[in-house]
Amino acid sequence: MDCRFDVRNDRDLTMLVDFYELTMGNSYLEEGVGDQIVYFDMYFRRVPDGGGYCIMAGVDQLIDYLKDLHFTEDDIKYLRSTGQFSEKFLDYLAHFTFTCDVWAIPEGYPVFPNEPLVTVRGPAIQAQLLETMVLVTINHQTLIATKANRICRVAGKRPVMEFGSRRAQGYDGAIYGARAAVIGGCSATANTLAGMMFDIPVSGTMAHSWIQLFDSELESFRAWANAYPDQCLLLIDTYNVLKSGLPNAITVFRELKEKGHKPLGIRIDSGDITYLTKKVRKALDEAGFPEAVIVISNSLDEHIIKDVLAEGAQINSFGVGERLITARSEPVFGGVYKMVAVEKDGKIIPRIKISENEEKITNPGFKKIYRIYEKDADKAIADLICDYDESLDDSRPLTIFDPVYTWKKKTLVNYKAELLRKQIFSSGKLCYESPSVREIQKFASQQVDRQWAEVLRFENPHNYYVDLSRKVWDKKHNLLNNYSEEFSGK
Ligand SMILES: Nc1ncnc2c1ncn2[C@@H]1O[C@H](COP(=O)(O)OP(=O)(O)OP(=O)(O)O)[C@@H](O)[C@H]1O
Ligand SMILES: O=P(O)(O)OC[C@H]1O[C@H](OP(=O)(O)OP(=O)(O)O)[C@H](O)[C@@H]1O
Ligand SMILES: O=C(O)c1cccnc1
Repeated sequence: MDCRFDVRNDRDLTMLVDFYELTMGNSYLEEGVGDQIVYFDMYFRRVPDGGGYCIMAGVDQLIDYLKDLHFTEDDIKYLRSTGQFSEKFLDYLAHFTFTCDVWAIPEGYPVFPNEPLVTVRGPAIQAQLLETMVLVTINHQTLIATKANRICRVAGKRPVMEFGSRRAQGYDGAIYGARAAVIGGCSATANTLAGMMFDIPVSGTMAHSWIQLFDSELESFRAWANAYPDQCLLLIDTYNVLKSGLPNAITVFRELKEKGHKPLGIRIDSGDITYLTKKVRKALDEAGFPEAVIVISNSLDEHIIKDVLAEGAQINSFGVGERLITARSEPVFGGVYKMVAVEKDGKIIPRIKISENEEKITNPGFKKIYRIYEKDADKAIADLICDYDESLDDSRPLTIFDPVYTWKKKTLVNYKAELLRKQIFSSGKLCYESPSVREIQKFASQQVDRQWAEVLRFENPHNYYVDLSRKVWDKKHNLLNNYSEEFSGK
């Protein structure tokens, strides 16, 4: 049953564009090139936190935006008031119909630098107009899904709850961050609106204020046990974990047990995690509550979780907030949106952006991506960016090479190749059905399992190969050589 509630299309984000996308649109129209078909690629250059891969997220919100692109009378009135646009352009916007083709890597896939996560093909005015929304949507959710995946990976089988809304960067940071966190592997979110919007599990414990409201901690625990006898999880660090919270929790757990209920456990939100959880585990076990869980929270991230688990901390699950929802260790996901081709007389002409900085040179042309797996192990070896009209025959040997250090090569024999991207819009019409967030989470976990351990490593992961087919490489170098010759005499 799809129980997603449609509370997301209640605002119009059409105007969430950088102003230059409109001024360029105005000028494209004036120059008579507004309808020229162009191609843009969205890609990123570096995995945050020195990681080996990112988790693709945000496609469903991009779809929501693209489905409903239209300019209202107020939008037109406002744009007219800036004095920057011709009436012809304003009229174009007033009658705007989205007609682009869009391809994207489905949410949940591990993705790597320099491969086009999204490609837009369409009239120059339209394709240009999408730059900001493609970037803000995919950059944000991919960043948070990636961070969540790091955190969940160190937590292993222990569930991680997303607790970050209060410290997120604004409402959307909280809502879509919660969605991305679940895609990355969080078991639940404390964000109730996100739960309602995306049909993702919501959960929570209690705040210190619950305990403070009562005259004694014991009284507050009893009241909670009364309200939630079968889900009684008590926060035990308001006054003193070992001398007050823990003994009071055990008293209340015994009372619950006598009444035939099974207490859930405790949460600790301060103090030395390793020391306290060992003591608490021992006391709960000795009191006859070996199944009572220990939940830990308080400025956690993958590094702290890894350290305390290595020290033998006794933890069943984690609540992780600020460092996850803000991707605090590296809060910028540097995805970019670059023009890669134009169409003239039905032919696709590659375009390139050149830079002294090699990593800033774009990969020209309209392309497709194959993910290549070692057949027996079912593990990914490389992504191969091919020209749109190439197809890989994975029954034949394939030599792939590093696009910069071209002498580094590999000849693959026992491999299989899968196309990575799906078309999500065809001539402006939606042609893709997004999976549910729960399905995406499961898919992400399966796809991460198809990566070699070297790529998953936290420190110095293996640099996953994102190579260019010979045809794409030749196209790129022909363009580079042409420009180099053009500039050599200057
Ligand atoms: N991008 C690539 N595509 C195909 N084969 C590659 C690529 N990079 C390296 N190789 C080949 O993989 C093998 C391992 O290469 P190498 O030992 O240089 O490590 P590496 O993968 O380049 O990474 P690093 O140098 O960071 O350890 C070599 O046979 C090399 O030629
Ligand atoms: O630390 P985070 O990873 O963001 O996890 C969420 C935090 O939010 C709550 O704290 P609260 O807002 O009550 O403030 P506190 O720091 O005083 O506990 C909760 O008790 C956690 O400590
Ligand atoms: O449910 C909780 O325990 C919770 C939720 C958000 C932030 N801190 C704690």
